[in-house]
Amino acid sequence: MERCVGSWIIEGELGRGSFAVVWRARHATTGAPAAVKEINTDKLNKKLQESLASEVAVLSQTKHRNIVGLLDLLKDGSRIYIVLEYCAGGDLGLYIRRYGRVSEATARYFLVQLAEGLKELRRHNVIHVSRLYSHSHIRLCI
Ligand SMILES: Nc1ncnc2c1ncn2[C@@H]1O[C@H](COP(=O)(O)OP(=O)(O)OP(=O)(O)O)[C@@H](O)[C@H]1O
Repeated sequence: MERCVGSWIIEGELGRGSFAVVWRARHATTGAPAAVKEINTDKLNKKLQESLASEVAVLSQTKHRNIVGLLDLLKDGSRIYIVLEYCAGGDLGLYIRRYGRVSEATARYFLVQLAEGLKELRRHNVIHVSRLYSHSHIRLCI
C-alpha cells in the first residue's frame, strides 16, 4: 500500500542527513515531485532542535530561485515533515567529486548563482549545503 504524508505520496528514499530521512515524493493530484524530510523530534538534542527550528523559520520566510523552496510543512505527533522542491541534479559536492574539474564558464555560472543565494540568505546568517536543482541550476539548502 502507498504511504502518504498529507497530500504527498512517498516513492522511495533519497538519502539521510544527521537528523532526517529524506524521501522522494509526488503530489497526489498534481503529480509534482518533492523531497520530504522526515524528522523524529524526540531524538533531537537541544542544539539540533534549535537548528531545525531555524531551518524551518528561514525556509518559510525565503522565496528565491537559488534557495530550495518549502512546498509544505506537516506535523504528526513528534514527527515533522518538511516538503521541499525536488533537486533532480543531486548534491553539488557530489557533482564536483564525480565530474572533477569544470570549465571556467561553468564555474562562473555556478558561482554567480551561489552568490545570489548567499546574498539573499545573508541576513538570516544560516547557509547549509548546495544542490543542483537541474543539471545547471543551483539551490542552496538551509
Ligand atoms: N531537496 C532535495 N532534493 C533532492 N534530494 C535531496 C533534497 N534534500 C535532501 N536530499 C537528499 O537527502 C540527503 C540528506 O539530506 P539532508 O538535508 O537531511 O542532510 P544533509 O544536509 O545532506 O546533511 P546534514 O543534515 O548531515 O548536514 C541529501 O544528501 C540528498 O541526497
